[in-house]
Amino acid sequence: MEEIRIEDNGNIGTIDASKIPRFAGLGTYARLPRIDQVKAADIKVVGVPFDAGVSYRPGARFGSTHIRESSRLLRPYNPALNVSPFALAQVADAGDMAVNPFNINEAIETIQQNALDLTSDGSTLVTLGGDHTIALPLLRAATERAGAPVAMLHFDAHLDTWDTYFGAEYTHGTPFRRAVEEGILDTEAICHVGTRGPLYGKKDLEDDKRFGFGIVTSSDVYYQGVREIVDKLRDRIGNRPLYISVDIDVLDPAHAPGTGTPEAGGITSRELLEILRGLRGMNIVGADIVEVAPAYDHAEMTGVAASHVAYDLISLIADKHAKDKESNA
Ligand SMILES: N=C(N)NCCCC(=O)O
Ligand SMILES: [Zn+2]
Ligand SMILES: [Zn+2]
Repeated sequence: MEEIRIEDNGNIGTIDASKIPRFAGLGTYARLPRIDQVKAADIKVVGVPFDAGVSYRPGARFGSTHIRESSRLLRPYNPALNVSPFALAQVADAGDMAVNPFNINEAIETIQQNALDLTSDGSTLVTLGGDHTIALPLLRAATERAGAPVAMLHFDAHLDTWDTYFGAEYTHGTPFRRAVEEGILDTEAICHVGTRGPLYGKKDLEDDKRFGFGIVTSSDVYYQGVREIVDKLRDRIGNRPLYISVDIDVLDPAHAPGTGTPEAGGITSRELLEILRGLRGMNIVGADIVEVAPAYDHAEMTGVAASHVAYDLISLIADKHAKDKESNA
């Protein structure tokens, strides 16, 4: 079947939903072109179907496919930011990384190498997980490309700065402790957002603080509101190269039931999207959306939330890309 696509500003966009029903055909993210269908891409969406690092419910290996399937209804214009992301930048779907499901260390190496290969042309990655283990190799690659440790905003119910599980160092609860130990984060500018739920002990918070993390809890979002929080985050991070990691369990299970370690009392998808939109103009060098586990999802609720998070992140990156291009011209 021929793919009839929207082309805008010289960029190849989504399949035209007024010509080909959005529920027809093979699914890429937002029905964007595959990487081999474009000459070059400014932003690449890539899947990492890996969940060998989980401590509770498995299934995030199916997350990338589920987010793509849940992204068929996305449209080309983002009114919240007044941008048409797929016209401002060439966005393409780079498919999934082929990652060893039986060997975590090898998987981490593969993800890091694939992320470096995909960004060798200067493009920016938006990665669909997978469990949170994958953030470590993605951060390593982002730091290597940025040429310096990156700032990070980490949206999550959990700190993910624990040390080990059953003696294992590389798990979905430990990526950011490893990242600090490896010196790949700019510890002047790292913050968790949406944190909540029971911990193993007070020491978890003491360790986390010692590593340099700021914390905006889920309750802070409720009591302080989105605007105040956005101001604080922007102040803390400024124009540093910024990596954004979104664990979908940052959302309340009412908004995102399809995840492996759900915690009550989370933020809403509206709050998450509004905080992200508040980051407009910041120097985002990479992003991931992880921990979508479709087996526990209903009616694509979690998939839709994740696909919209990716859409707003792509909108921010595309907007910045277009402005940088304009000011360099
Ligand atoms: N990264 C996510 N989603 N969860 C970490 C939970 C670690 C634990 O079982 O304590
Ligand atoms: Zn989490
Ligand atoms: Zn996490």
